[in-house]
Amino acid sequence: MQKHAIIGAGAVGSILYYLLKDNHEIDIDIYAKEVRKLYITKNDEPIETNKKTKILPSKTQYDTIYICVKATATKTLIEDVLNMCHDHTNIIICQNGISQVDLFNHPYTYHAVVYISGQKKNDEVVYFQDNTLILPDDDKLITLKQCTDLSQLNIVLDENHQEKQWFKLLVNLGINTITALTKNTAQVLEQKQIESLTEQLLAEGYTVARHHGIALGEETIEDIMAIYKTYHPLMGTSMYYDVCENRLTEFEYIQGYIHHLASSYQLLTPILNTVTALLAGYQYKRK
Ligand SMILES: NC(=O)C1=CN([C@@H]2O[C@H](COP(=O)(O)OP(=O)(O)OC[C@H]3O[C@@H](n4cnc5c(N)ncnc54)[C@H](OP(=O)(O)O)[C@@H]3O)[C@@H](O)[C@H]2O)C=CC1
Ligand SMILES: CC(C)(CO)C(=O)C(=O)O
Repeated sequence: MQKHAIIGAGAVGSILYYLLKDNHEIDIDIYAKEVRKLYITKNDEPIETNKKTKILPSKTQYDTIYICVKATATKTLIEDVLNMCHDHTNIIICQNGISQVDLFNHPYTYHAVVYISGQKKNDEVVYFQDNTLILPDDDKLITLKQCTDLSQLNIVLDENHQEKQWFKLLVNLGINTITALTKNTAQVLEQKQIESLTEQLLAEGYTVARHHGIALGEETIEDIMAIYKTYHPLMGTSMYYDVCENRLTEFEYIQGYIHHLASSYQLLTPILNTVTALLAGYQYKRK
């Protein structure tokens, strides 16, 4: 029996629990800021979990720990997470944006490229779509993959993990920026002006990636625009939910990071500069 911990019972953490829960080879604890019951819905139907969250700190040690808090909250958890590790624990950081693996002084720490879509509103999580985590093709992760293959969670071990990470960074650069700044859901791409703006923003992000030595294929922008077409028109993004709830966003880990690289390579990225400034302005002096 494997022991897994999910830290953060928000959208991704709760959905991860739901995807793993039917595998009886895994014993799962899920940690939130307070003790409460998980409440998840999919297609307007409630999913009965009967699962109660736990709170940190914990003295239990786990074989796998999934970190599902926002990138902005990672630093506050490092000590608690390391205290829950044994020598062979896998720490899987399930976040968007630049990898925070280096924050953890633990050899088996990995950044997962997350293809799961959901929203936490009050204490309810709505599960929209997708069930995949992409991890590096590392022998250490084979047991985890085999064990999760018996569940609804799809773990892919990919030898081009860095490219996959950048591809997802660009996915988020496009749709998270546009939905957050328009305060509209994926349907906003139906508007031609917005579609064209998104393509131009992606083109700038693609240029930055290429300058940074990331071998993304020539069809990247087309492929990303095709992914957006699979989104339900009323689906938002994690950044859209953040601005709708007046919360701080993860822009420093997504747009801010790409913008920083663009500046360091002295690239002309007018749209990226504008959206990054607007997102920085959104949270200026906001708590
Ligand atoms: N939502 C989505 O569709 C997707 C999100 N992602 C990425 O996944 C990551 C998680 O996002 P998401 O699930 O949307 O975020 P949420 O805000 O829905 O969930 C984060 C959860 O972490 C909890 N949390 C924060 N600090 C602690 C702590 N110290 N102890 C326990 N729990 C804590 C928060 O509690 P509280 O609610 O009380 O603040 C919240 O429930 C982000 O990097 C995001 O970009 C990636 C793909 C899709
Ligand atoms: C765009 C999406 C839903 C892709 O999984 C995402 O990563 C997010 O909401 O931040």
